[in-house]
Amino acid sequence: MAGIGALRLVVDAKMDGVVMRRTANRGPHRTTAAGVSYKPAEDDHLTRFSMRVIRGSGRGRRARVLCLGDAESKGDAVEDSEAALQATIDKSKKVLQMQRDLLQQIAERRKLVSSIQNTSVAVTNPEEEQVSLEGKKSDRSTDTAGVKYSSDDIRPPTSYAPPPKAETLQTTTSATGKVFDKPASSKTPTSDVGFAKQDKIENSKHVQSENLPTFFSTSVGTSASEPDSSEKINFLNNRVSSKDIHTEPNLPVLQGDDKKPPLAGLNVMNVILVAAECAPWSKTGGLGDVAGALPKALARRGHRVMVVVPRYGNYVEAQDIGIRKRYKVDGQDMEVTYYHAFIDGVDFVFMDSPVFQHMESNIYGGKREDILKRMVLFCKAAVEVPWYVPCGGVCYGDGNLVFIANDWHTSLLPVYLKAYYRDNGLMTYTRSVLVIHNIAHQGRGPVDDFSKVDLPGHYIDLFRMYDPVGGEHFNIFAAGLKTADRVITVSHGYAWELKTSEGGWGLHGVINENHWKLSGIVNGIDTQDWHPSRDVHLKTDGYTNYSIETLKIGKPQCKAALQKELGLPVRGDVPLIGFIGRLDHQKGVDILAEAIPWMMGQDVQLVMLGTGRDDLEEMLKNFEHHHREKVRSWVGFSVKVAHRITAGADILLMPSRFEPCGLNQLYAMVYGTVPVVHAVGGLRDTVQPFDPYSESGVGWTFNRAEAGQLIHALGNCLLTYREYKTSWEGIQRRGMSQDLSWDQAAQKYEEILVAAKYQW
Ligand SMILES: Nc1ncnc2c1ncn2[C@@H]1O[C@H](COP(=O)(O)OP(=O)(O)O[C@H]2O[C@H](CO)[C@@H](O)[C@H](O)[C@H]2O)[C@@H](O)[C@H]1O
Repeated sequence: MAGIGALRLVVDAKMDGVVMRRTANRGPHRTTAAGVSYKPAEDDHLTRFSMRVIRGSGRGRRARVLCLGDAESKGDAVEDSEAALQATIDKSKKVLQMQRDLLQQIAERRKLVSSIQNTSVAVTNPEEEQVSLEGKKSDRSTDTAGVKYSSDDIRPPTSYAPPPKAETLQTTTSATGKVFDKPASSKTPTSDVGFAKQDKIENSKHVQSENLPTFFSTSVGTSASEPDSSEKINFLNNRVSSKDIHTEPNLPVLQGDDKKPPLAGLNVMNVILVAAECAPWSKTGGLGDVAGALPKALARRGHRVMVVVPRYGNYVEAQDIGIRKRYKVDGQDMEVTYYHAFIDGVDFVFMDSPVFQHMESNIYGGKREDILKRMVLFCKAAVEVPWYVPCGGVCYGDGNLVFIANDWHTSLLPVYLKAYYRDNGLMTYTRSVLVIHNIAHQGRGPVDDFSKVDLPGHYIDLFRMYDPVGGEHFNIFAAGLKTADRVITVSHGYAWELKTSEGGWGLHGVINENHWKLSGIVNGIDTQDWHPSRDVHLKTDGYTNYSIETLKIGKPQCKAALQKELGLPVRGDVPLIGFIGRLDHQKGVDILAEAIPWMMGQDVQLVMLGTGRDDLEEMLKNFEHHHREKVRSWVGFSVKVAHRITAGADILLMPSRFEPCGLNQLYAMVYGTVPVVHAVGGLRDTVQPFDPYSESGVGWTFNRAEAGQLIHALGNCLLTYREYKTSWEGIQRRGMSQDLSWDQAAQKYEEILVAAKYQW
């Protein structure tokens, strides 16, 4: 009986730890390349397997296929059948053991839940709550895992934490003034969230115990260095124990008085920020700055925070942690390894692969297909980092976990999280937040590109877009925006602009459909790197550190050092104007170019730093060539020169056509450098125009991205510089006194992360 109906396959496959058994018409399932089963659109009886993912050691591949009913091999078959039967029995025993372990785990979690419920009664006592929320000393506090700790030994929790009771949630909300920003369309009333979610946690664990710890199955291979699956199972069980929470050596560093509870209070979470670049290791622009600084601010609030970024070069701080994984990308087997560094309370995880190496100066370069491959690999691997990459000995796991993806490059992460995990009842409580830094870049391509991202067929609808410019196309950003639980953009102004046809760049429809999950949070700045009093680039070559107290001495010294370094006449009285930015359409360097003839008629000096479009680089060089006594053009990417211009210039020009947030104007203000900006996006949000009547404001703005408007604003600025010294100094001092650090912004991020956590 070799017919299909009689065919029984026993596949003992140690392929990615997947055991496949054919079962009679139990419903079609297929596997994604990541090894997770899903239901194909069409029934294919030849490949109709129910796939049960047992474990993920996957060190080798061996498959024996026994076709019962094949007369010629009957004798062998019987032998093989016995062996297979024995193997099956052995495996079943292991499975049973694992199920027992999981049931034990569920029992422990139930205990935790009841302890939380007891604790929440205590927390809702208004007096006690007040004390704890204000960070004042209380005898005992409770972390989100419901673990009691004394005020002498307060550390943020690092692992699974069931949500508090609904009453606790509400109390916390009102006491902190935070709003759990629930969408109007949300089906679960806020007051039910805690309980509803708790039930689902329990249910989900039962589901997992039936399906077994399938999260190990998704990679296509592992290295010899990887612990075997049984170790991993134990490891996972351990990760929920309160013992680990307290012995974990790699907790976020609480700054200042470390006896205070985490600022995040009960909202402490595990946060994994995933970005294509991260300063200081890799940076092409503002995304790198944000990825380097926001996580540290979240860690200061008590969250356990990881950054995952490609390893483009050899970074001295990062150590190889011996984890190797293999992933299929467009049919190609690719290996990644991981490097780790723990800095300022943050786990930086660098993903190494030949496709990333030596790309630091060309991160988004190469053919479209190659960029796509890099991002597919990066996102596929990044979503599994919480399972495979131990930081300080302990993986993050999925408890209280939220991913923060950034721009189109990592927009596949929310999609993979959904397709490979959440659709399969896994990582059910893990959330993803997508941050829009710049919607002008979307990861567009022909619809055929869908075949390269390795997703179930019906996912194509998330990617397929049409607009008059691109026609029908494949759009990665669109899929990320639709799939992420929350979307953040980097200013309020830009959040508004994204909804317009001019500002949405073809995605305004998607943004409007998902408007309930969009929030604007203005970026902060890393005041360790960017502050005139500690800037490392001001310590040599005649520059000096300065502060608001020493502004009048320090800034002129930096100006003189800059003039000297650039070979410009060293003059204190001439206004020195700076421009720093990518040379492209967005930054409006061509608008600045139109204003050059007028500017050259003024007694000014101009220094421009930028790299980008060849024609614009050429234009900059020409300006210097034609106005050597007044203009310097630095074509290239130099962090040191950027810092020195920010300190030495009097005025910073930003004629950007659009600017989601803009960091340079923030840096400028902290350095007492006065911004003149097009009032758009984040520039409008952050540069309050100078009002001579009330002596308020921190710079000048103009309303249309036109040379005439720029000239008008710059003219007023120059007049004030020359004629109204006291007003000028007031503008500088107001700019310098603002708190532009990440701390406030991080608190707002936290609110969104928590809202995502309780969103169903
Ligand atoms: N030639 C050069 N040499 C050295 N340094 C250079 C440089 N050119 C630019 N830089 C630096 O790169 C950063 C650029 O910051 P922007 O805010 O202008 O970001 P960008 O437009 O890249 O990113 C997007 O993301 C950020 C972050 O969210 C948003 O602020 C922004 O509006 C959005 O367009 C600054 O740190 C700047 O000093």
